[in-house]
Amino acid sequence: MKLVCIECGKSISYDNFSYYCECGGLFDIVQDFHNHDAERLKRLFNERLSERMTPYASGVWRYKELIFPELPEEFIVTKYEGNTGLYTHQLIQDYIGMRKIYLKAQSENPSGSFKDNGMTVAVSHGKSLGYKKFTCTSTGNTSSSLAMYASIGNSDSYIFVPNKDISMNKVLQTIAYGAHVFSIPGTYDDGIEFLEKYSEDLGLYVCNSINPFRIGGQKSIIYEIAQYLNWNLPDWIVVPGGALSNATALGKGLHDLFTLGLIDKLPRIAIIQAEGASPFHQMIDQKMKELIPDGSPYTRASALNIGNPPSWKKAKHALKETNGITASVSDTEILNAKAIIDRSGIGCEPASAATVAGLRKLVDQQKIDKDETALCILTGNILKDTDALKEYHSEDNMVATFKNTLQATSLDYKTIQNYI
Ligand SMILES: N[C@@H](CCOP(=O)(O)O)C(=O)O
Repeated sequence: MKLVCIECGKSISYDNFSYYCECGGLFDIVQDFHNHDAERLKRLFNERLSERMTPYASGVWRYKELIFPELPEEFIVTKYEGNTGLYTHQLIQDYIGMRKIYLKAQSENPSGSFKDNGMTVAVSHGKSLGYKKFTCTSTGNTSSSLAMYASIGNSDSYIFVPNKDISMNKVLQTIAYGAHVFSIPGTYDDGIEFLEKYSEDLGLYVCNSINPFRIGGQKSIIYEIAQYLNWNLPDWIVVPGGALSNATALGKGLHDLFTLGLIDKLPRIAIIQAEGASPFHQMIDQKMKELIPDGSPYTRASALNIGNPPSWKKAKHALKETNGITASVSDTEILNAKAIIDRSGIGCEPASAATVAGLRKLVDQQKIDKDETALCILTGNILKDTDALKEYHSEDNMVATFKNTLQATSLDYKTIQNYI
């Protein structure tokens, strides 16, 4: 395993760590899979499904050979992340108008979001290098995930969150796990700029998606989906696009599976952005060579409030390699799709619902055929943003006067029986 700059190709050892090369390009992990045998790996990964309370019970470390084989086990900080549900539901298939749709509920991770898949690897790597102080900037999911792993690993986390347009639940979760939280004027983009400049001087190990080990861990999402589906993936993998770590990681994971012969065809990736924060979609749609940052991104799906995603070049590579496409959806489309996902019993936070809203749009526009198969990644838990629930379901913001609730004038058997 080595780190290779995506711009100039310079390579460095994985234990001589930095995120950016001197030339300004991001580092990417490059692995040599030549000595692996696909059938042996399948057997090994299947055997590990019965592990309990060992690192290999984790839905990330189950695939250690493909993620970080060099890491000594003693450094692994795990909460048995991954192992999340894969669902189909008629309500969602009808809403989108396709026959077969899977939903991968990354929201079922220990901190309630997909970030845990990458965070366990980033924190473990940081610890193996001797770091005790970890950092990130975040709209709330990365921060709660990092705060949780830092505390489980007896380390400290220093976290930068925008002082507006984020979910209070996520900030409270982060504080409760024991992080040192800085509320900053500005967005995720300003936080990243600060960390790029000062993290090294401050002795902080950065756990955002500029860290290739975060991305390395997130590849496990697609490994797990492939294993659950007996190594036959759907035609489309649909991801929300904010910082673009999912597109980057799942694209890399697909590349690994295909190179290793674990799958025999590459699904196409569809990246869905919120209209108010869609610089990547605009670049692809308008066939521009470079991404033009959006200085004031805003969407109600607060996890997607990112105007300058640092990994856009990696995500563009993943899109190219999988012959992928992009789309953008309005906040109304996102919140309506979320209501259907919630109603199905699966549930998610607003940003996750961009996938279902986007897939519906792409089917309507006949860019995706209704007879193809697709999988949407649901990134965060329904309780990550309870204000969004209140805004959608509440009549007048008063407790117990929600739309679609029955107002019982009296709590006696006959009154209630009339409703049932
Ligand atoms: N929505 C994200 C934004 C941070 O992205 P990252 O992938 O760079 O950590 C969050 O939860 O903060």
